[in-house]
Amino acid sequence: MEVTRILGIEGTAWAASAAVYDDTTERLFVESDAYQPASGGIHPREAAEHMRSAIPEVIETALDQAEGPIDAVAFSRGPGLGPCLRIVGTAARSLAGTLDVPLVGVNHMVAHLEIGRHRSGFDSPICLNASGANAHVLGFRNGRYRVLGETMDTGVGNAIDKFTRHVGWSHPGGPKVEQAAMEGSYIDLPYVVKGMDFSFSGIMSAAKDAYDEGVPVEDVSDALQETIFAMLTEVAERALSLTGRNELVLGGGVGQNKRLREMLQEMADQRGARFFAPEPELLRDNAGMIAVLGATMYEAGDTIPIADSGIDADFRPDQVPVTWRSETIPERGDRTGSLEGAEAVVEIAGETVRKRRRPKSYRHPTLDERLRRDRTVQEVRLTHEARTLGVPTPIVRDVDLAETTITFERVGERDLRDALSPDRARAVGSHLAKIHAGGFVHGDPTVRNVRVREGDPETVLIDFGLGYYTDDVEDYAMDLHVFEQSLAGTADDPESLATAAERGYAAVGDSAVIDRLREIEGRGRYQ
Ligand SMILES: C[C@@H](O)[C@H](NC(=O)OP(=O)(O)OC[C@H]1O[C@@H](n2cnc3c(N)ncnc32)[C@H](O)[C@@H]1O)C(=O)O
Ligand SMILES: [Fe+2]
Repeated sequence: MEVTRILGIEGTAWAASAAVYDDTTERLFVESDAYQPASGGIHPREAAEHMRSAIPEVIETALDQAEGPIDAVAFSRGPGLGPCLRIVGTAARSLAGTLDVPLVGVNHMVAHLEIGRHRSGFDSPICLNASGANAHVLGFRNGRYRVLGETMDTGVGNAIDKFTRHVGWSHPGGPKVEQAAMEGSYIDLPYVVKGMDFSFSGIMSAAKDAYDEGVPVEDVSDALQETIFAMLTEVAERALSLTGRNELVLGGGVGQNKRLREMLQEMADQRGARFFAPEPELLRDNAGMIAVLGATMYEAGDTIPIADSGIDADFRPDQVPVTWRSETIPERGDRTGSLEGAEAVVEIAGETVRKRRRPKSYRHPTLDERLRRDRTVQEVRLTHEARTLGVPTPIVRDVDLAETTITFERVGERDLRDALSPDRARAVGSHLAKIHAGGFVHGDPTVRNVRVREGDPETVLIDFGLGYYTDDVEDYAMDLHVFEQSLAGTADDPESLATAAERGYAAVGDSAVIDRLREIEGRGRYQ
């Protein structure tokens, strides 16, 4: 049997690491040397100095362990710190030249997720990457890892590390927060999930303020974990629900946190999904994941000529053509699935519909109650307010806040998904323009969240639970974008329907929103 033995090199930020993976025996040897800043966070130039001195040594140790010749050299091309990436890139190129073997350029984020897929044997999992400089949820579709949701500001580890720098703890802060949280009790901090995306900036400044005001650091640590990890778990659950998948893997350094793994496991158990997290050595930055993915890519013929092997500090996972996976996942269309499974249970009884937000046991009970209550209140308020703005919505018959249950008038005979037409798409465009003019967004206006009925007006918007007040053009454009994405996932001629929706929008709304929509579409993740 043919043996493939790959040398992997990692050095995007703090870990100078080299590994040898033998894919016949599945033996993996990893040697790492961590950079520890003397004070503060990671200094790019200091980190690069560390790479310069440590990379040759870890490579040598790894090569000493290789039982036989190396077939290819794989290295992290990005994302990461430019000065570090350049040193590792140079080392990889010169080694490939010396050994006279091909070079494999690996995306560090894809490596963080593929190692979980490799170790679990899962076929097509959703992946939550929780690392220092990143935080996103990905799913494979049509030859790429698509970003289903991601942070709107900093990476999750960096957010936590910023807090620990503020309180004077040494880098990295994640493990210290985990330790301190064991002695703490929960306090409320801002929880920000917008659709599938999330943000950490508000929670970080609130955490620093709480500490400055004398809240014990243990309590702030506990609250940080409970809040941030609940956000990640919620988005992971939503991704499972939307794509109809039932496997989840975790990647990245923050994945070493036990509380995060516990929440994800509990969420997965409750929906009958499978969850896998690799061992800590393979979660944090390491060359093992580079070597393992490098071997897979090498076998798929995915090597790069030296001349094209430049580094890319902003290399996004969805830029990578996935050459090593051929299976086609049944097209379900993102964002067209119901959120019922993720957020609430809906029962139809005669002419009324009862929607109940059930407790999520993975969340701290105080946070869980707050979220279910706030969203119930918000849904009632925005459903009503949209109607006063002239947008058809169901009448709210009853609200039971203790049970976080809303009883609505039953509206429409069908989902828009099953009754698409340009006129109806146009009507939805104008509905969205009207609510935006009223200062809020729907938050999840998919073809499943529009009901179609006989009569005039024909289209009724439902499910405002993810809506929020905002005056940001970006948020308005995202609303329209979510609608168009859901058209793309369900219609045979999505372009003409999207054009109709935009005409409907432009007739009532602000043309700056349409301009921003074009800009959003031009950004990588949405292609
Ligand atoms: C681009 C690349 O350089 C970057 N890698 C990276 O950030 O290293 P990684 O090993 O994946 O994650 C490090 C982060 O992981 C956090 N961390 C480590 N142990 C932790 C724990 N027990 N709880 C919470 N966070 C933890 C650290 O505080 C640090 O912020 C990335 O993947 O984003
Ligand atoms: Fe990483």
